[in-house]
Amino acid sequence: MSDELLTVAEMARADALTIAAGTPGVTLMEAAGWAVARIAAATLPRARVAVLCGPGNNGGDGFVAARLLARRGWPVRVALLGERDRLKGDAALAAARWTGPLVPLAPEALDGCGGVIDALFGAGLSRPLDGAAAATLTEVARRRLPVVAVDVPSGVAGDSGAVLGPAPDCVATVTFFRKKPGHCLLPGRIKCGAITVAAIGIPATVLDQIRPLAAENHAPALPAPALDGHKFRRGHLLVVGGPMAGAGRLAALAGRRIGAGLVTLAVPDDALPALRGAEPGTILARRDQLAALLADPRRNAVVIGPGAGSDAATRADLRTVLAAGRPAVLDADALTCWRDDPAALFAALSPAQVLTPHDGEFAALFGAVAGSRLDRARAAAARSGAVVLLKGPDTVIAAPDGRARINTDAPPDLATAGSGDVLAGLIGGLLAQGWDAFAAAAAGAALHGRAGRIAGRGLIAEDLLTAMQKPSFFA
Ligand SMILES: NC(=O)C1=CN([C@@H]2O[C@H](COP(=O)(O)OP(=O)(O)OC[C@H]3O[C@@H](n4cnc5c(N)ncnc54)[C@H](O)[C@@H]3O)[C@@H](O)[C@H]2O)[C@@H](O)CC1
Ligand SMILES: [K+]
Repeated sequence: MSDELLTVAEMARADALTIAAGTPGVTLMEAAGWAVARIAAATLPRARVAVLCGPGNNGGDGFVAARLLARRGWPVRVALLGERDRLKGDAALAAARWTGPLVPLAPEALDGCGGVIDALFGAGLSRPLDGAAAATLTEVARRRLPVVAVDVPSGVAGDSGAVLGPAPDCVATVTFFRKKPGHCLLPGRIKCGAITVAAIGIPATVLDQIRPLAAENHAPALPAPALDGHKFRRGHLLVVGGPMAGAGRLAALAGRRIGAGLVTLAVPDDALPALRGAEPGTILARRDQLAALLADPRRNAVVIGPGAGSDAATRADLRTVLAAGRPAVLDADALTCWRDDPAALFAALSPAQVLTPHDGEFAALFGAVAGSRLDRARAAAARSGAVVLLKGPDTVIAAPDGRARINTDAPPDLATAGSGDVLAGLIGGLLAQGWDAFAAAAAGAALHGRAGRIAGRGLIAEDLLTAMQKPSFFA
């Protein structure tokens, strides 16, 4: 299954296109409920299950799952928010087929139950939880009952991952056809537990009409170097570092490990002596020679910023890099040095550049941008005209044309000094090998996460470089 993410509106369109092509909505609902029942039977303890049903189609899926579980011999109680005779459409049909116990939604509905199916709200969540829904889910948490969610944990917004009330901490979530951004963005992702994507009979061809712009990020297969390869054909990355020379060193090493044929590290004159002999395979140069270094067209990609100094010199050097027309990664100081005049930076950027801010650097450049991390990264990419990689536990990579990737596999151990320098070097090394900026940024984020997984607990940035030598890194 491919990894496109559908917004709530796009998912509604996928449903509608499938129904218009002849599959009744209730058939989709039966398939959805069947998938939920299967996961619930495999996940929940063999005890009475409370199926909490809401007033829409999410509740309809719950009624189907309740019927199928009961048919398998499970004791099941349905607790409904609202009146049964006010249900409409497919949900009304599903409810009509339920002949077992039905009680009003309330905390007491959980009495005697060992597990919960949460079918209160899915894609139709329109406001924060309150009343009986909030009270019952609060009691679910107090009793520490295991929960399987239908589509999303109720209270998690499908498009943003925002949590609007006491959404349950689920052991499993069963969603349909494709994940939604809220399954990948925090804090929603944490609420979901293990996510299953059930097919339910929506054909993948509907995606040709929907053309989703967002996807979950996965590392691409890295092609093995060509047998007749030559270091001059594998790109030459120029890392523009500064007084904090260690940051530039890490970026340079990451660029080399990911396969750039050559890497030059340019630092101020007085930082050079400390670097001599440190990494003999990195070419060292004086940063005040930047224009001359860029006059060599073989230096085909640049990382600028790690340890560079947030000052006028970095601004001037960045202008030199951009004027030379090189794809570049702008990290750390190369971003913050524009905090007084971000418009001047944006005017000089193109989609061949990658900005890699963390939240603080992002705020310094773009101010307070409303919406989810996905919305914010996209807005920043559109505004700056460059690829934006907004770093965090749910890193988002966005292109100015609206394409976006959400990275879901970054161990928290990556939040450590120097880790961002390695990421910048990874992306720069891919740029040097001719990768397009959006693809390089997305691949860099995924590979950075993979290196973190391989390095394991207690990792420091240097360990990421070692992890990049393991066969599993290039798997
Ligand atoms: N044919 C389809 O469209 C399919 C839909 N499916 C299910 O349908 C769900 C979406 O169904 P709906 O669009 O009916 O939406 P929901 O079932 O998520 O919720 C909509 C209802 O909840 C109410 N509501 C929203 N937020 C509330 C709140 N905070 N407090 C109280 N009431 C609130 C709304 O007024 C509306 O009555 C999906 O999540 C999925 O589970 C699946 O059955 C697959 C097929
Ligand atoms: K739900």
